This record gives sequence, structure tokens and C-alpha cells, in this order.
Amino acid sequence: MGEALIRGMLKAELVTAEKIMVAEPDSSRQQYLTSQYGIGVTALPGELASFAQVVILAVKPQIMEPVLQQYVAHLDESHLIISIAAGVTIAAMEGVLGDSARIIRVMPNTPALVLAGASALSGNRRASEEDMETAKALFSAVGICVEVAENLLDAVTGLSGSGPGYVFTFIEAMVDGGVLAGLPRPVAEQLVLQTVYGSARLALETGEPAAVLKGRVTSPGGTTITGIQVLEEAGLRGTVMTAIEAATQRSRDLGS
Ligand SMILES: NC(=O)C1=CN([C@@H]2O[C@H](COP(=O)(O)OP(=O)(O)OC[C@H]3O[C@@H](n4cnc5c(N)ncnc54)[C@H](OP(=O)(O)O)[C@@H]3O)[C@@H](O)[C@H]2O)C=CC1
Ligand SMILES: O=C(O)[C@@H]1CCC=N1
Repeated sequence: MGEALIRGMLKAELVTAEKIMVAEPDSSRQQYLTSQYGIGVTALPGELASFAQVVILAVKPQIMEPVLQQYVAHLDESHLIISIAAGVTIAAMEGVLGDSARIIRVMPNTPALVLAGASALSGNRRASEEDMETAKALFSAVGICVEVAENLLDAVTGLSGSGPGYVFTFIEAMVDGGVLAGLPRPVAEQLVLQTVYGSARLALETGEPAAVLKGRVTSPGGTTITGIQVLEEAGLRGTVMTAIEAATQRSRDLGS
């Protein structure tokens, strides 16, 4: 996800490559990042902290605490700390960095890579209005960005953070359905991707509720309502809701 943000921010021309430095312990990954993006790389927390005004933490939640311990001696109130880690609370980060740290949590998603991300953020009391605007500008450059209370970030993670995973699973299933109905897989893939993209655009650009837009597809006694009946009888809605609640709970568990 960290690399998606780098690519998105460069694509959005929000920052130039020389303004970005990545902390990457692996030398082969360092070479890749430098050659691919022309950005700075280092394995040294002190070098990164001296370079950066905004530090984006994008390691897995399971290792966030030891990674923060590597940086605690090098970070101070001059740094804005932004974490995209699922479940890792501001209090947990303040526990390592101290309660004078300026901390903002952001939950983005991978469509940030193509400047179509959905992010939500929440800051601690030390994060100034300017800090919040900085974080909003960073993540608005790669999609939409909304502010929520921190206790809602687990729900954001379960919904839109993980959401692309649900959508890609549905896309896979639709493509297989097209193949089952006799379409060549490449044709089915092309049709499904455009249908999902087009449907999302139709909803976004008309602002009409999904139920209304669905109503325009379901001809009486037609094919669509026949297919939807199968989905409803299989409990699609309840299953999707349960999946999002389970992912939300996993986010809470990662932070506990
Ligand atoms: N994937 C997604 O869709 C989203 C992920 N996130 C969050 O983003 C974070 C990263 O997730 P994801 O990208 O999936 O995980 P990845 O494992 O793909 O990325 C994490 C990266 O951090 C590197 N890393 C490990 N230790 C250090 C260190 N000490 N210093 C610098 N880099 C280090 C890892 O290197 P190595 O591989 O060598 O260990 C790896 O490249 C997580 O906190 C996740 O919750 C948030 C929103 C969406
Ligand atoms: O699956 C995960 O834990 C990460 C956080 C949200 C999306 N991917």
C-alpha cells in the first residue's frame, strides 16, 4: 500500500520524487524503488527523520510497535506522523512516541494507485488544523478523503480499506459466471470490468440511490430480476454485511 501511495502522489504531481524518501531495509527493494521512482531511499531511521517533515508509517500493524521503537529517538514535534496501519490506535503510537507527537491516522485503499482511492482520517489533539489540511491534501490527491472520529476508523477499514478485496472477489465471480454462460474469459473480463466501472460512475455522477438505478435494470419478468432472486435467496446482502463487520472486528483485534 505504501508503494501505491508513492505512485499515486507522483502521478498526481503532488510532490516531486526528490521530496520523497522511503525507509526500506532491503537493499534490492532500495534499488527497485530508486530506479522505478527516482526517490530517495535509506535503511537508517535517523537519515529518514532528518530528511522528512511528514513521516508516513505503512508497515503491517503486527510490527508497528517495534518499527516505532526504531524511530522514537529520531522523531520529535517537528514531524507530522501519518499512519495508515489498520487497527493501530493513536494512543498506542503515543505510548511509544510520547503524547506530544503530532499523529494522524489514515485508512486509504489501493485504488489510490490510480488516483481513485477512498480514505478517511483522524488526528490526535497535537495535530494542528494545518497538519489535518496537509494530510487531507496528500490523500485527496489520490482520491477522496473524509475526516471521521478515530473510533470509526475500524469500520472504515472493514468497509473501504478492505472494500477493493470484496469488489475484486465479486468481479472474479462475475467473470466465471460469464465463462459458465459460454463467453471467452478475456471477453468476460472486459465486459465485467466495464460494467462494474460504469455502474460505479453512473451512481457517482447521477447521485441516484443504488435501489433506483437497480430498478432501471430489472425489467419485469426479465433476466436481471431472475438473477437477483438467486443472489437474494443465497443471502448476498446479509453475507456482505457480515463480511464487513468481521473485517471491522479484525481491525479492532489488530489494535488490541
Ligand atoms: N494493502 C492494502 O490494501 C491496505 C493496507 N493498509 C495498511 O498498510 C500497511 C501495509 O500493508 P501492505 O502494503 O498490505 O503490507 P506489505 O507487507 O505489502 O507492505 C509493508 C512493507 O513494509 C516493509 N517493512 C517492514 N519492516 C520495515 C521497516 N522496519 N522499515 C521500513 N519498511 C519496512 C515491508 O518489507 P518486507 O516485505 O521486506 O517485510 C513491506 O514492503 C498495513 O499497516 C496495512 O494495514 C491500509 C490500507 C489498505
Ligand atoms: O487487509 C488488511 O489488513 C489491509 C488493511 C485494509 C486493506 N488491507
